Amino acid sequence: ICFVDDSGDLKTLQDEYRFNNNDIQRLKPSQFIIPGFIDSHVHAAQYYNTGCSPRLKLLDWLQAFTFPLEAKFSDTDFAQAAYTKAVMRLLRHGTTTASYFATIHTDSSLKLAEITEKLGQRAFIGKVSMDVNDAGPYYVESSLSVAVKNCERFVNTMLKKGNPLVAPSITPRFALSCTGELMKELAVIADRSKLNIQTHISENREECRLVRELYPNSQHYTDVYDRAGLLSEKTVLAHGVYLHNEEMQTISSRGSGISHCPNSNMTLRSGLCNTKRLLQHGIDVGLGTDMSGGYSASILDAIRYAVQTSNILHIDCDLDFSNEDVPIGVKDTFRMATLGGAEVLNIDDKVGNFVVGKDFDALVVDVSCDTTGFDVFEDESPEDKITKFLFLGDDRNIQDVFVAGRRVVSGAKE
Ligand SMILES: O=c1[nH]c(=O)c2nc[nH]c2[nH]1
Ligand SMILES: [Zn+2]
Repeated sequence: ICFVDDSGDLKTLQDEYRFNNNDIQRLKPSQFIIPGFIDSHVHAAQYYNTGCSPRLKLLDWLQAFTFPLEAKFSDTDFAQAAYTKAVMRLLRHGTTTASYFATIHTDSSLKLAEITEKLGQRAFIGKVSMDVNDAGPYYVESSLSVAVKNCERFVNTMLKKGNPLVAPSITPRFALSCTGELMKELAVIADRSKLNIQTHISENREECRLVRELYPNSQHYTDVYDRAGLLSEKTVLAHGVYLHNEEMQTISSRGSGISHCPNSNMTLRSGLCNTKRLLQHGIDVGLGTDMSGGYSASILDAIRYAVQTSNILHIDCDLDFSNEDVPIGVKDTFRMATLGGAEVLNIDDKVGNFVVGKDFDALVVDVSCDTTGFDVFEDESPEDKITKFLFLGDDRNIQDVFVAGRRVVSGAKE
């Protein structure tokens, strides 16, 4: 982004910033641009299962549906086809940056990186690390040392590519699928190259109970990761539904962020995350589709579910709107979907809003395109139109998608 200027005098701007007439894209009155969406927690492999709605809770769902699917990604041809569909779908929904979990397989995780590079999406790619899996012994790395070697090969290959848009993220699946030793080794790898880290935390009551049982010497779930050295300002913790105040204080003091995944939290009946409390503790909050725990690949869906989650949490409150304790609204969740996600992923110096010097990751939205699913009226303000798009719009309204100034999706008719 070279300049932001609302001057109507095109000639002066052209003289000052030296651009040609051919470079100008004029927006229609029904169009506007917004920052690209950031999905701070998404499982690329699980796209295959989106919408299957298994009606199971987290741990049973992992065992019955998710581990069997992820195991298929040992086949790189299968991975190539499935990942291509996933990345194309996310781009079509306006996700300009995604923090992906892949699977435990190094080569197919590298394929996911290649696909995001080719299709032009900004991405963090996580080869999943797991050296424990009592629920699916066919889907686990064979030992601690193999898990560490796999992670190192993945990271080294990614770093050698040196792509400014696609980076590795260290990805211990969660405390129940990694030994304490593996988590410590992974923290060292992350620290060595100052990499992002992503994992799940405190998503489901049964999971929290098992973590307490498995780590009796830790004060709480957050402490398990903290003791392993996994909490940095580049750490993304997905869910965080059942965090206690002390845990939120620790997360805040380490500068780690939470990826709020409201569709997944409801679909797997995990719980309702109180994002207001997270924000009040000074924690960065972004949004995640968490597909296929969440059934939708669209961050617009996460924007809506995040509003509704907060509404549900406030249903029983005696609401007094002079009181501070009002639910979060669509402006808050739109921020989570853009700048909040950038903060969580530690790339807010590069993307998240339109500030000179940042990369142009943006969506051109048209609220009156041919196939739109809602109506706007003449007397409605720009803010009304944006709000309607956030609540009622979909990929049909997303005309163009830009990542770092490159148009990666063009929905415009010839
Ligand atoms: O929503 C989730 N999806 C997963 O794949 C997973 N693995 C551990 N915990 C998880 N939670
Ligand atoms: Zn997840």
